[in-house]
Amino acid sequence: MEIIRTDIACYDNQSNFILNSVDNDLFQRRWQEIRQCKQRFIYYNEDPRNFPCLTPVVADSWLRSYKFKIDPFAKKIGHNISKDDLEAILLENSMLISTTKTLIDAFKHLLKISGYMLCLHNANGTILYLDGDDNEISYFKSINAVIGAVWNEATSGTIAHGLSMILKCPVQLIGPEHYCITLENTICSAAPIMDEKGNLIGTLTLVQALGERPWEKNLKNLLSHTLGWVASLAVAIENSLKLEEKNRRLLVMNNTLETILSCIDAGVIALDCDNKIIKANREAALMLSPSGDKVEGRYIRDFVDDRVMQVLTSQKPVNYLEATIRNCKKERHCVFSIQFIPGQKEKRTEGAIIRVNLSEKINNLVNVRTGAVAKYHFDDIIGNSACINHAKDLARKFADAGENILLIGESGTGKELFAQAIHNQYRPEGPFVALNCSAIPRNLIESELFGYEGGTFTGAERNGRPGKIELAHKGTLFLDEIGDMPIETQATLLRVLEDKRVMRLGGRKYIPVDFRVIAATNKNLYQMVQENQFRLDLYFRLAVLKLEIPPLRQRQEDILLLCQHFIEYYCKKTGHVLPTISPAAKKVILNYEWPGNVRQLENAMIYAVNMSQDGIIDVRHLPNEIVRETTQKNAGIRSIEGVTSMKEAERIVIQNAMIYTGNNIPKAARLLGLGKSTLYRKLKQYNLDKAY
Ligand SMILES: Nc1ncnc2c1ncn2[C@@H]1O[C@H](COP(=O)(O)OP(=O)(O)OP(=O)(O)O)[C@@H](O)[C@H]1O
Repeated sequence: MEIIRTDIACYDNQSNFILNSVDNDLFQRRWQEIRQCKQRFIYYNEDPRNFPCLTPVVADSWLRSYKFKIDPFAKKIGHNISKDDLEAILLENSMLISTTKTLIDAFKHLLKISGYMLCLHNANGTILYLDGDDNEISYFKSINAVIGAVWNEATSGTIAHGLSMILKCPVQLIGPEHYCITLENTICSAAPIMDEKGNLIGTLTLVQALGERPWEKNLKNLLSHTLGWVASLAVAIENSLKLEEKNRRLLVMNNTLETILSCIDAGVIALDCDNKIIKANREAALMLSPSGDKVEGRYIRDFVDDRVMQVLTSQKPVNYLEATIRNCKKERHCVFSIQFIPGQKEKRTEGAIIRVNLSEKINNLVNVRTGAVAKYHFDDIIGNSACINHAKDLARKFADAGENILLIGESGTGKELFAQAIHNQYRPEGPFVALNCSAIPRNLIESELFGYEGGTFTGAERNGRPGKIELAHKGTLFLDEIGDMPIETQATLLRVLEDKRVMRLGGRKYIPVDFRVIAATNKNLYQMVQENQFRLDLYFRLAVLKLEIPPLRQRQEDILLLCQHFIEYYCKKTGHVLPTISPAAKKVILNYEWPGNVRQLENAMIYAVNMSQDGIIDVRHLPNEIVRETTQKNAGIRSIEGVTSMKEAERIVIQNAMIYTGNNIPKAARLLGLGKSTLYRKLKQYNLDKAY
């Protein structure tokens, strides 16, 4: 461990300093010896390292001071900084200054009466604060010891706090050890102030001017106590600053935690080991007390049901627990996650953290994630025919009525499109949950619809699952192909519709639900009722408002509109060049029956865009079944009504062959039993070569 010593006192760099016993004679002799050495150094340039009375650290410092061109006879010491710089420095060191002031305040009066002055410098030696004996202060003021003056080895030569800054340990200098003659009658004790990482942030100096014959004073007092005192004061400042910093960090951490809690979209409740609420974030506070009453300090059992209390008693964490929260207004279904705060002693916990979400909110999230949102509006229903306009008008009226609706129409006519448009007019904010009764095995329909409690049947999810009815809360449940709903499920559905509450399979509690049913069918439900395949009571509940969607073949004027719409939509989506439909292709499209309705038309257009050439959709680019059927239909009709001569018959046969083969001349020729050149000739003869 490095020890820095003068002949009078020595200290190690851990601030433990050892004081040699001194007597006045010895001290006087040293004082004078050092003064003489100083003169030999200044006037005769002698190397101070050879002076036995001088400690090496002081000798080295004198040499550096000389190099810095410090004038040993200067009346004013250090240099001054601008007002702006001083303001910035004071602001930067405001914590250091206020901490020092607070600590010094306690024995300020002692400083005053004992002729001491205390000086606080920043890490660069700039004076930040001065206090103590008035005479001392005014003397030092005269030699430029003022707030804002920069005093360090480079500006003021050898000085106690300058050395302390360099050596990072307490230093005491007696009069002539200072480089400048103006400081020859002072004793200065300085100690460094370090931050947590061991970086120098300032120094504290205790100064006493001793007059002409300093050794006549009570040296023992002077030397033995001042350095120790200033060193402990510096340590006290360090500790105060560390505490202050810790408090600041705690505050920041607390604020950060508060902010994090407020950002969490779920309720978060912290409990102590007695299950008393210590903290609830805004979301949780709203759930527990919508009236805004304080919940901190209250017991959680006042708000939650037995299931939550059982987990808290068992002290076994759970990630998913469905239970209820009750407040003065109502009981609400929630999903909980409960974790425990480990305690100091074994098996003990310090408390628990509860995360809670309203089931309703989670369901909404599920709906968004699973696509249970309605995207179509009435404006998206393409068609200008009288019958589709009538259906739209009726649907708009029904939408606002809020009653259950039964949509009747062939497959692909747009029943779901209508259901979504109705939902978006009535409850755009709510979920749109669809269930196709013919698409799931009959034995699974019930659990899909009503949900189930955890462990209800083997293979079921441990935590249970909400059914489509629960998920449709505050929205619409679209039951497609309702005719395929098993008769026993119909009875349960009817009860739910009447009671407006649902119980999960294997459950014991009813969950209130508010939803509208839009059912759809392509069957004759009423006939099914007669045949005992559908419940009459359910039929009447569902068919409060009935809406028939006409098949595409009954709205010819919509066909080309829809074609154009699907072609444009598909081309935009895929980047295809927008093709036009040839007149012949249009004819085929319009002649077709479209048994698959709009869905089939949409698919046909996608096929055609992909097959099209040179920006044209021709007959040969349409799906085969459409062309074939149209041809057969045409052939059939024309063969009875249109044939007036053999030539005409031949023309029709050739025309049909061309349509049937998608204008493939070799194929058509084969089909007709003609040679290719003969077919070419006849196509020309009947003017059919331009048609296709
Ligand atoms: N008028 C319309 N305008 C635009 N697109 C339509 C129209 N009618 C139907 N479609 C489209 O046709 C396809 C089939 O529609 P939808 O699923 O609504 O028919 P559906 O009658 O419910 O059929 P299914 O009975 O087979 O379930 C969908 O892609 C839909 O977007």
